[in-house]
Amino acid sequence: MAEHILPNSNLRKPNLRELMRPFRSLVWLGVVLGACGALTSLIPFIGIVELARLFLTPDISDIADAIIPVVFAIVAGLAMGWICTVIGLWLTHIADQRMQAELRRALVRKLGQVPLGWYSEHTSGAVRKAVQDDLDDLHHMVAHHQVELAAAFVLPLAGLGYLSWLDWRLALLAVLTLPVYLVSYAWMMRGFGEKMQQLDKDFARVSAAIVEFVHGIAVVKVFSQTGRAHKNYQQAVEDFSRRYTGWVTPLVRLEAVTSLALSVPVIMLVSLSGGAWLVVNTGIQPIDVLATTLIAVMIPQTILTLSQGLTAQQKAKAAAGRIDQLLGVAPLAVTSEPKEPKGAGLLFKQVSFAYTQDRPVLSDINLRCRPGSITALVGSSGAGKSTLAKLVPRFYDVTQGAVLLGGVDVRDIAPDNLYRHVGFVLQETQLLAGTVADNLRLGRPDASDQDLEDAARSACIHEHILSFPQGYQAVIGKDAFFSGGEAQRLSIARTLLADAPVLILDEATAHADPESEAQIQQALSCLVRNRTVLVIAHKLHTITGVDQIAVLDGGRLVECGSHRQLLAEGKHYAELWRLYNSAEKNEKAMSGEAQVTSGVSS
Ligand SMILES: Nc1ncnc2c1ncn2[C@@H]1O[C@H](COP(=O)(O)OP(=O)(O)OP(=O)(O)O)[C@@H](O)[C@H]1O
Repeated sequence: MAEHILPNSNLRKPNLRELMRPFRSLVWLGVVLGACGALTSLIPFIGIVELARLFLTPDISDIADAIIPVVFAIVAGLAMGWICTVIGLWLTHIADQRMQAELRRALVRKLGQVPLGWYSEHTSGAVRKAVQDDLDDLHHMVAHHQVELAAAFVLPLAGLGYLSWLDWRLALLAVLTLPVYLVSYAWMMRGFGEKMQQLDKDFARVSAAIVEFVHGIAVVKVFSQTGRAHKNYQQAVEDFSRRYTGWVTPLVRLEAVTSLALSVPVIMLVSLSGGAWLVVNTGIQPIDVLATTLIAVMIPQTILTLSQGLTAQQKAKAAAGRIDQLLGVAPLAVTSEPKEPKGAGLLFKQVSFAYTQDRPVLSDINLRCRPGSITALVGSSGAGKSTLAKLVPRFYDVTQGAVLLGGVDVRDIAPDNLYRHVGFVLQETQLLAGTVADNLRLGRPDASDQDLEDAARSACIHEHILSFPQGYQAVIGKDAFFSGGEAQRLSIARTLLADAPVLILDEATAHADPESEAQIQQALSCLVRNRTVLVIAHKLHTITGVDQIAVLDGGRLVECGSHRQLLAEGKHYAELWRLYNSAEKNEKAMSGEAQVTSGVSS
């Protein structure tokens, strides 16, 4: 790779922690206010104890004068506690919203920068999950968890501090049932993270089974396999619910025991009976036992709030991991000194490539495609044809060697410029939501209506477009419908308009019937004129006239020449040709047989 290739500008690999940094002070302020709120909410409890103390004091001359400041302190404590908590949560929610907006921008930026090959490996569902669902899951982590955590520590600690100030034995009494809860809780939480991950995976299987069912519904019905598809879904649901039940049942039992340990009557019973013993045996004031009981009842509430948020917090952590992973995907490297290709010739120079380090897919490929020539890539399935073609528009970058376009390494051409030079027509045609005209103009937004019509005529799709009442303004999927072959011709018209000098064709007629294939071939013959074309071919009869045929086998270029030359050599290509023709013959014989059978039956 050239020295000056840089990761895309402003593309330091951001991570979640780094993106959260600007909002951290806001979160901290929220946490401090949350802690203050928790601290001040202790005041009413202390006030109630002091009120009780006043009522029980026999020699107060004016009780009203004495209780007014205490009542005032209780009300002020309540109000302050509420205000601090609300403002604290308001700040963390603001931080969350700002961070989400920033993260969304960063993720969308990242999606625009990852190599195109990344999209071949990730489903749209996975991308949507990262950009939408995972961001939603982060909400608890930023907006709630830390405030709740602060309150769960501050309030019990302050309460215990107050009780210790009264008498250390009271503090001990207040937390007497807590160890039961903590030990059971620690037991419940063993392996919680892994179990959640497993449940996540099981749930993903349920989702995949639904998607498979919906996507394949036509095939499933045609083959009367609705029952089987239902069975897959049911199996996934049953596995999920079995695992969930197995995990959750002991937890529910344990939770019942622990909730009992923290329930108000049990805590009051322990505090009051322990308190009574202390009053009798140590001389502690009965009123201080009231303080213990109030604080002891209050402590579990904060802990329960925290534990109830634990699942949300675990989900948020998993989501944060996935977001971090997406943010960490290496962007397509771009050059700081872009060069302009000179011409439309292609050269693969000692090209090697591997998707994973341990398994080379292409090895030392040397292939020249002269400007304006057509090169067909042939070879058995898995030989590496698509991978080699994808190196030209940089779906992936070579591991070794270089791909040169117009004498310039494709990595030295600015990506936008590269896409202007290299067009591709893939087997799976993608039509976007919008009008026919919008779809055609994708490659050239300023194309005139006449340009659109010329391209559509050349691609043999003009007549079909005119069959819609709205013509070129028909909305695809609403007013306009295209069969596979028609969509293929529309995408050829779109590529014609884009007018890229180099074309990658991934067997555009692979799934077409003979009539449609003839029309696509006609459209293609227009498209390939005066362009450098690299075509991945499976139907060998369509490429007998091309300038050169490159034969790949096991990731190596084993032969290159014209159809005649390669047949004369009698090696790999000759064998492929023989196999192809006998397969074609068999297919024809079978379809002939089918026609005869249908003739007889009618
Ligand atoms: N995204 C990927 N990650 C890992 N391996 C891959 C990936 N895409 C393809 N491969 C592997 O690389 C090898 C070459 O695949 P490629 O699709 O280039 O072959 P092909 O000759 O085009 O095959 P076909 O004619 O069946 O389309 C295969 O072994 C394939 O399993």
